[in-house]
Amino acid sequence: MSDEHEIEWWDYDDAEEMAAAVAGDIAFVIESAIDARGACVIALSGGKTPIPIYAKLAATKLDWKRVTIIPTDERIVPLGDPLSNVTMIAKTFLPKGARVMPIVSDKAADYKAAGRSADALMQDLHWPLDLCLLGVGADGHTASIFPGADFDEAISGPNERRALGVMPDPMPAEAPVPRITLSRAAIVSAKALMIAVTGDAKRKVIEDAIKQGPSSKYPIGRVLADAELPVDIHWSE
Ligand SMILES: O=C1O[C@H](COP(=O)(O)O)[C@@H](O)[C@H](O)[C@H]1O
Repeated sequence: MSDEHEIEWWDYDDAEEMAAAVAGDIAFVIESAIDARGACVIALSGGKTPIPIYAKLAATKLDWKRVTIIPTDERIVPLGDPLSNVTMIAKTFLPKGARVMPIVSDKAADYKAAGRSADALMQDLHWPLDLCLLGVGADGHTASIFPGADFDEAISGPNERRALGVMPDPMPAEAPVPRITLSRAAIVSAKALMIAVTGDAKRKVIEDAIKQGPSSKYPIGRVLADAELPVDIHWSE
């Protein structure tokens, strides 16, 4: 998406207000997908920012048994580890009856094999995703698309490659481990694409990334540059 007006910013006074709005939007997508085909598949971001959103969403009355949730990306750590994105998501949505899919295989020999195994898992899902909610790091990464040896594959790999292993370089300080991420192609094919972020620093990174367009130095800029549908960016202090 080179055209800035297809990106809409939604500003809120605080994270609680943002959480209620984003949870409402996600619930609408879930209900619409269930009405249309009896099921829904969504990808939810990990990290800390979306935790209040998920609390509000889980409190919404929906036919959760028809909902499959995958993480947009995962840190390669055992299930239950404090860094595990799917563990955070599962804590909130498993009790509601949703199907929450871990994407890291404990049998994979290395991060690349873990990525291939996650990609194979993805084949069993209904595509495109009904919704992908992205987060953005202060360094401009989104999902787990980071600078490093795997960047080109994540951004420009074949459209059929939905997930892959990534070794960030440099390693992010808050979770310095190899990752699995949805590819750019899998993300931008989603029927609804949303971003939820907090703080001035991340806002500036995203604004710069949008200005830079397809040659952005930021992973989020590269993803947004390829989005075909309008993207909603939800932001609060
Ligand atoms: O490492 C990750 O970081 C981003 C941003 O996380 P936040 O804690 O700054 O909100 C997140 O979207 C991604 O899923 C996660 O693996």
